[in-house]
Amino acid sequence: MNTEAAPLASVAPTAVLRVPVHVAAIVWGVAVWSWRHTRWAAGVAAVGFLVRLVPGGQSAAVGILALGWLVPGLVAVVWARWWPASFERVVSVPFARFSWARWARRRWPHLARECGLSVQRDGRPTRSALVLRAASPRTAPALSKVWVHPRLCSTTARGVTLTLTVRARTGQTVEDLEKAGPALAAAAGARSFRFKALSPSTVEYVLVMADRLAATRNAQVPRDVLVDAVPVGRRQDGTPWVLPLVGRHTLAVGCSGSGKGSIFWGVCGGLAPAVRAGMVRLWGVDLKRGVEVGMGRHLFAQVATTPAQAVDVLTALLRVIDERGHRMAGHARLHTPTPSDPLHVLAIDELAVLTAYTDPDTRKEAGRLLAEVLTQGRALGVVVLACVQDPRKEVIGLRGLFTQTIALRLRSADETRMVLGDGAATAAPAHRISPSTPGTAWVIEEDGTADQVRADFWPDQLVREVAILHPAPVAEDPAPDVEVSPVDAAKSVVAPLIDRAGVHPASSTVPAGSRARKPRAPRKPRQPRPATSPDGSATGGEAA
Ligand SMILES: Nc1ncnc2c1ncn2[C@@H]1O[C@H](COP(=O)(O)OP(=O)(O)OP(=O)(O)O)[C@@H](O)[C@H]1O
Repeated sequence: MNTEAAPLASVAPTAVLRVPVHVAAIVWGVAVWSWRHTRWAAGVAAVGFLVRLVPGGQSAAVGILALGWLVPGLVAVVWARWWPASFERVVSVPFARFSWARWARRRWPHLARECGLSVQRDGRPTRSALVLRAASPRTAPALSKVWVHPRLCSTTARGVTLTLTVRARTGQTVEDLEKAGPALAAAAGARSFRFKALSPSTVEYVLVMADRLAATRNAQVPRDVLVDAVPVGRRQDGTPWVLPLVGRHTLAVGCSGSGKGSIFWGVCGGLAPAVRAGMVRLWGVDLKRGVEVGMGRHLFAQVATTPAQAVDVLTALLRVIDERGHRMAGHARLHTPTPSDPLHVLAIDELAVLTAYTDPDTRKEAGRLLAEVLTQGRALGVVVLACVQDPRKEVIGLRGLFTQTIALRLRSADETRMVLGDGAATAAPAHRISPSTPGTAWVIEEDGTADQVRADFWPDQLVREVAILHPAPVAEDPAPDVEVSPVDAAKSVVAPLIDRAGVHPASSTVPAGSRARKPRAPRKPRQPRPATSPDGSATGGEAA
């Protein structure tokens, strides 16, 4: 008795319990699978039943039922439960794509009618109806009505999107088709949609059928030297979201906690290899006491943490613009960044402190300088990234001077209109972004389509690591004396990172923040060397 009890006792009770739980889950999963594929299951059962009626067909019927019903169900349930990612990639998403496209093709007349895209017109009269009408116009039955729909030219399912290309019916405009977008997306059960006019009569509805932005994704340490554009996250169809920088001024607007930090570090961190290579020079204006920029201080050539220092930074940038303007006049119309002549990127966190909440003199001066940088810097290789919470005109009077805008979570449809323009509240509803998905934003593409994106998250540790790995080189043309924020606290945290990465600032480029060197101590006069006697004992110098 005891010999049998020993092995049982050594098995953990939870492991014993888990087996029936798994069996129950598989049985339940097969039942649900059969319910979802009723037609398939009923068809296999019917075939099995017919084969069973044939003399001697009993074992064949069991085989049909097992192979056609239970085995596919079991495989699907076990695969989906234990290897969900590969099941989604290989089975569920391709199958879903096929069914989305088939659904749209089959249901188009019904969809178009219910979404207000179709009209009812008199049908073409038959010959008998014409004869009856001619004989007695009063008693002849009314002409039958027919529905006229816009034409569904093609349906394409790719990734998690279903694209419907639609041609307007006679009498319909692109605007009429655009209005039906939200109803169409709702009918398809889409998470969101994009609308694109291909011509005055043909449009594309891109229905995003699954949410690829729900999960948080951490940013990676950037490796490539990128200057023109940096990847900052992903789009709703799962493709990378790449933010163009050269020749653009970017405004990121979102209420508190909407994830502006991810945009800020997405740009500054993404440019880090280019900073180290000298192709980009970062200027930081952090008017929230330097808390944000302090994390990655080494990346920045210069940092301002008060409005007065910000004015100095803007003045220095205007000097760069003046000097470049003179140099480029008659030679080039767009600046090309090089290590000796880098792209200057001014990153401002909480622009409102500078433009609305500081003393009137500084505000006026800062507004004037910033307006000059925004209007003249673009082509001369000086671009601005500004983050702000409040998009009202009295806070950012210079809104119109930014060439691209990112709308993170906003507080109202009015704010969405202020940031993205009229009509954006429907196509790009930034005020409906959930507070549980910080970093999510709406952007308007160059072709006018609205797209939802989510920035990758930059944990503090990653920001520090990237700043240490890619410090800004010491500038040969020192910027004006702007007081730098303290970096000692950050240094103590990042010291282990330097060792781990095997990159020490002293061995490569020196971080801008550690430029101030201690004055050297004066040399002491050399003492005469004591003479040494052949037996090794010191003697007086004179004796030698
Ligand atoms: N891309 C992201 N993915 C997931 N979580 C994020 C992302 N970005 C930010 N968060 C989370 O949201 C919180 C707020 O983010 P963040 O500080 O960037 O907001 P903010 O817009 O700068 O707010 P404030 O203006 O008040 O400083 C962060 O602490 C972080 O936990």
